Amino acid sequence: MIKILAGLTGLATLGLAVGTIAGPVPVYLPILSLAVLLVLLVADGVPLIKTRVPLVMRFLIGLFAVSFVALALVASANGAGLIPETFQPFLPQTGSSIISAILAIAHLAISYIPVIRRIAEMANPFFEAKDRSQLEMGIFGRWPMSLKALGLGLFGVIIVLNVIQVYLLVRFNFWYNVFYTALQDKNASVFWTQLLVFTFLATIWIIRGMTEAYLTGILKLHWREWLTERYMRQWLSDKVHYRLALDRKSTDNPDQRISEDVRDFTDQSFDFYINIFSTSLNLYAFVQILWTISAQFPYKVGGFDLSNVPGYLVWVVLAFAILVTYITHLVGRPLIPLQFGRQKVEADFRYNLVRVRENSEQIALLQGEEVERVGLLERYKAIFDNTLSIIYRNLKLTIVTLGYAQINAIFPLVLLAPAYFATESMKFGDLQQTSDAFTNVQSSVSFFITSYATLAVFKAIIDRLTTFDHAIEQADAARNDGVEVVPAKGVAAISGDNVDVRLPTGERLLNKLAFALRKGERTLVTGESGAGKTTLFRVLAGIWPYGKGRVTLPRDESVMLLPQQPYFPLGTLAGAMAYPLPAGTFSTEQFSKALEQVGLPQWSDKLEASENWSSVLSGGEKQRISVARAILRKPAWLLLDEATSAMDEENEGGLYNLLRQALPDTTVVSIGHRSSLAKLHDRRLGIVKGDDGARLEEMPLAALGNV
Ligand SMILES: Nc1ncnc2c1ncn2[C@@H]1O[C@H](COP(=O)(O)OP(=O)(O)OP(=O)(O)O)[C@@H](O)[C@H]1O
Repeated sequence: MIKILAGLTGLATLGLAVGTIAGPVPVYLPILSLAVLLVLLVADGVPLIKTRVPLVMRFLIGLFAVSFVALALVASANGAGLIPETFQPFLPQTGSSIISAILAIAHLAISYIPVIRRIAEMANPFFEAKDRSQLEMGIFGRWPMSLKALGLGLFGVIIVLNVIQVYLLVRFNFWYNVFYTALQDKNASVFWTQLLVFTFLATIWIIRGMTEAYLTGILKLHWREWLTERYMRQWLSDKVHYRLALDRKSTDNPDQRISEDVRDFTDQSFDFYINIFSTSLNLYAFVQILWTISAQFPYKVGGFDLSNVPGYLVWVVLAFAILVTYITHLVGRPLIPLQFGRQKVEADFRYNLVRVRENSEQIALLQGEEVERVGLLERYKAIFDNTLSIIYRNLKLTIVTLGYAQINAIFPLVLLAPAYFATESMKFGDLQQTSDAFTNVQSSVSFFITSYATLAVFKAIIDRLTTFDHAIEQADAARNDGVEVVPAKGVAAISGDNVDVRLPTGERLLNKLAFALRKGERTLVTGESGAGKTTLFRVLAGIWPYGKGRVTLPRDESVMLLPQQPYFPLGTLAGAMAYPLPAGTFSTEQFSKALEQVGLPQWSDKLEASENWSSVLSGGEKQRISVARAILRKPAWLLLDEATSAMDEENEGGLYNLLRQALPDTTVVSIGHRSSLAKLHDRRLGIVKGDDGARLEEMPLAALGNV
């Protein structure tokens, strides 16, 4: 696309050059056209600068290139006298084509600023996404289109709406002049006509504002949805979330990154760009107006006429704006670290409240409420201190901003008063118009000076997302780390060879294990606390990323692991029993029968009830339901990691017998400590701690004491 644009710009350059030689086209137009052509080529990646500018920036550069070519052609046609008198009032200002070219060049330049490039790169995948989507247009229905078309389309329209906004501001500025001069001259007819003009401009202003607010909201909504979905997919695929959690150094709070950071990124990066864009345009337009006004009115200081200095008002306003903004910055600067600190203390407080909620039973049993209350108050104290500092700082800032607002209301008038009183031709409207232009330039300049602070806050969000991206990449790349787990044809055992297991710290936990868990043979794994039994099961399940060696599994045979503390998702009991399969996989009869088999027939009535089952069910009930899951799933291999520890020996024996009857083809491998387990197994493997990691040894079942 950009190549076609470059071709068209090349043609336009030639045409403009011919026009210049022939006379009617000013010489700067073909020069600017050539510059725009070069910008397009560089953005697209010419041989010397191979990297292409990110799509979002290319799109904007393309947009400005198109507007430059169109405006330059119109200006040239006008120069050649081809545009009739009737259309003259509608022609864009002479400077419009220059500003388009400057914007194209400026966008190429800023796309090499690291933070801007990073934002654009992060935005890129969304604006390149081919996924189908629908643009929600209220009463105009839903329009199906690709995400790329939706993103770029809305972005383009919002840019145009911002150009219209600046255009309207300029129109209002001229309107001030005519309106106030009519008041001064007591010219009623102009006054009433100008009121009509005002109504017209104000109506467009409101419609434009509404449209922009709506389209911006929709664009951000789709962008956030897409980014959230992408992060969730990456986080939950290939057990990335588990490896991230194991490697705590790399990234904290993935939940916060996927929810708040993504929201802030999509929200703020868009606003940030649009603000910079419209402020630059605003600055350009009003500097032009002030420049023109400066030349119109003599301003004598002593014997010297200031209007001899080109654009003297522009220099005054720039000096004034820089001074005021600098003072604001000095007073307001400490707010930045305070706002940063605020995020942290608020998050700490919230996290501690959630911990109390999640552990409320333990806290109630241990009567720990007082300690918790004191701890929470301490956390809150940090919020209190931080907020107090913010209040004091804001107080100082308010003195500056309110004082400045008051000064600003009259400063331009005071500044211009001597010229106004001394110059007959200067009207009240001129004064109003100048004052308005003054305020516009001033606020644009201060926006640029203060936006570095926004950039600092914004950079923190980008950093958090970037480190998250890297952590996800690393965790994804580590997918094949650790012991290799290989499904093999024609084997009848889960066997390990030279299996070396390590902790995340690199320390060796299990040393060169060699074992075979034979099909149909009930094996009990024992070992003292912390010896590495659970970790051995993690290795067999293929999720432990630290270590090396090889485990072979019979191909096409499912392995299911029941932990000591089963996980229950929020939702119905049927959903929890079928997890991770959909509840509809099994019939109500199957669920009820499984519940009856594990000794919980009374829960059959509650199959469709939605509860937080983790806190509703007792420890023993949870373990029974976990066994019911296995009965429903009928795995070829069932690894029980102290999965019946909450039951007494008799009930535990009952469940083992049930498993034997209900799942006759399933091979059970258990971890356990109790001596009563001996009679429920055929063989025992003991993990014995050593100096350089533990070893796995064959042990007699009869010798099983309470390990
Ligand atoms: N994510 C982890 N990070 C650091 N160390 C870990 C991690 N997971 C386990 N460990 C350590 O590995 C060792 C073995 O843990 P594992 O849970 O496998 O022991 P276990 O034999 O099952 O113990 P228990 O009988 O008490 O359940 C322990 O010292 C534990 O602290």
